[in-house]
Amino acid sequence: MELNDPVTVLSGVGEKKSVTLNKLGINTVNDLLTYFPWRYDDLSVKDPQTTESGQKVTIRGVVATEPTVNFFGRKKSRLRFLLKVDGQTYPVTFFNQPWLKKQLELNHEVSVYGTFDAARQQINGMKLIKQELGSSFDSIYPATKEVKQNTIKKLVKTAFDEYESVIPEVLPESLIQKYRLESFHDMIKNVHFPKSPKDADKAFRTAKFMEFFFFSMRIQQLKKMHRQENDASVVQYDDQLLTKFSQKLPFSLTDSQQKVTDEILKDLNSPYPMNRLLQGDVGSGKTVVAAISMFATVTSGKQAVIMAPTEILAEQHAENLANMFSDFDVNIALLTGATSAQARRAMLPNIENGEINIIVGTHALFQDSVHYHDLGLAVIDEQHRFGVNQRQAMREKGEGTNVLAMTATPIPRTLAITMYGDMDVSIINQMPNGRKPVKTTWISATKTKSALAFLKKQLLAGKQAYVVTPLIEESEAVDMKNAVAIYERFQAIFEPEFKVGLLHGRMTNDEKNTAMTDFASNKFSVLVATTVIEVGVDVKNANVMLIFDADHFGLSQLHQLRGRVGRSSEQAYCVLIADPKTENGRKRMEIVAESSDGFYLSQKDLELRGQGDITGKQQSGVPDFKVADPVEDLNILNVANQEAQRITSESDWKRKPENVQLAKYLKMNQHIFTD
Ligand SMILES: Nc1ncnc2c1ncn2[C@@H]1O[C@H](COP(=O)(O)OP(=O)(O)OP(=O)(O)O)[C@@H](O)[C@H]1O
Repeated sequence: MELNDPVTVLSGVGEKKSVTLNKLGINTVNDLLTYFPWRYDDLSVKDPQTTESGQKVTIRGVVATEPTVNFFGRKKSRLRFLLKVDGQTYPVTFFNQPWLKKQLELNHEVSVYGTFDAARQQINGMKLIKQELGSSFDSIYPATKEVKQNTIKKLVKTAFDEYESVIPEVLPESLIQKYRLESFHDMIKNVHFPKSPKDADKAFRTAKFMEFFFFSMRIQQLKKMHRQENDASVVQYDDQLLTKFSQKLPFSLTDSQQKVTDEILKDLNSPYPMNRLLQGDVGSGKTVVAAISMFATVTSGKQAVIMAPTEILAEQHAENLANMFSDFDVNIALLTGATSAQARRAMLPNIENGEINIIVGTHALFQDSVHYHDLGLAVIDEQHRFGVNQRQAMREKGEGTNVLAMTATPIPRTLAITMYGDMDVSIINQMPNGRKPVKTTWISATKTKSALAFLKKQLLAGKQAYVVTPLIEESEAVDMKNAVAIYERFQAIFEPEFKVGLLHGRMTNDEKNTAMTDFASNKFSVLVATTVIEVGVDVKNANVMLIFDADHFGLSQLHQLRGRVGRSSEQAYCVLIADPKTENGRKRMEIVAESSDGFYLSQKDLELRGQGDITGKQQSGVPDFKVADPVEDLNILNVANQEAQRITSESDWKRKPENVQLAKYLKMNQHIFTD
């Protein structure tokens, strides 16, 4: 019996249920035990007289009248009765839980959990608690349609009861003492079954420490591993060919581009494998730096790959690179999930025998069946979309492969040090000459007409425009409808004078590609799209970006979207259409309208992203943690990081008795760092 037993060992978890649990990231008993509640309902009994209005409380009393149920509308109902507490009666209402009537008996005691309305002296019931609970907190977990709250609750309890005795002490005793942390066992117990909010808080402090600490340990281990390797795939590039390539570019590099290129070339030529992060704001010209690095690799007889987060981006890279290398002897292949079996079969041997020099693709690049001849360089575009482990997987495809990770989402320095602590960092801090910042305005939906008039003026001047609609619903079908509705509206307004195209996630790859290339070659003037265009798309003639429901996007994401225009010396415009309902939402719109500084925006994005603001979080460039928050809990992060550095600085740390369990646990849980 071990914590990494699969969840299927628990009674009640069959194949089917395990699949739904896997989707929540729960594969093992350990995953389940570290699946944390996101809030607690206080079920300890309170006196209504001392309860503040609107507070959620448990009130205990006697059922004083026979409960009645009224049905109204479709499937809606209202159940009512009077609850007598210390001689006073309070009306109780439960909506849409008619079955509770059977559980209520006249003159019997019950506890009602709900919101207390002090003005009306009544209770809006949420839960009925029949047994005497005393002081207790009910853990509420993130649940889905497939895995219900009660299922998770029950499974956590079963897992804890059965595995309680084998929960090891994972943290070294010295750390537990120094930071007054709880044992792993107590942390798990108090997080799931706290006796008081204080207990839960304390447990969460330990949980956060552990989460950051494990992450930092992993980073430090990787860093150490890389440093120990001096068997890099040394790229002895051909200087003359490189100069020739640079001369053929339609522009000269900015000083900043030149500087990072030099840093990269130096790394490529050294006996230590490169492990470098290239940061640069949208449109700062990272792609060309990657191209030069890949070309350098090819001139030394080795191969280079570039991995993009989406197929459409991979295709665009393939096309761009093919153009750039058209005068040189370079074979490029595109390998994504959409590559046909036949094309794959034809391509794989040529990748293996080195016939193909540059392979552009998605995750498909590091599948088991793909063997490289001599992989000198792996470029990972939009690094924040990939996890630490994917970076590692790509590296392991070759021997001593050099890794260049690129990101347009700058993260604040304090965070970067920890998050990308295993990498060297190069920054492009200069835009190509003659670029003007995109003029951004924020308007209410009621002013859409004036935005359309402005758009028309630009179209008349021969320009092109993007129109973006967000993913408002979870379901792609609904989002597509949203985009299609706007597409039809724009067709009605602008066609036949200006043609309108459509691009959304539900289209086949070929359709997406055609839409993109047609737009790039100016076959139509307006492209209505969902966020598939978010990263990397490069059409210089497009100078207007119109974003509907802009408040549904995170700041960094809006900045990325806006970065699709203003990619030449022409003035570009971004119009945000939004009517945010919160102060925070309004502030975000103002900030994007005012600033075009990616670093500033990513800092603000982290500060302002609200609970449940998933888009903001995904875009912020910071890996997802389960309980810890790299911004709010930055102090814990720093301490955990220092400790991880200290521990791993000793070469035999794994053999020290106090670290044995830690090393074992880290090995067992490597998977949690893949996102
Ligand atoms: N030094 C330069 N002078 C002029 N134009 C340049 C320069 N470098 C790059 N460009 C052009 O600027 C545009 C943006 O460059 P690129 O696509 O490399 O940016 P990026 O940093 O990868 O942006 P993103 O993060 O949006 O993908 C491209 O059209 C590219 O050809």
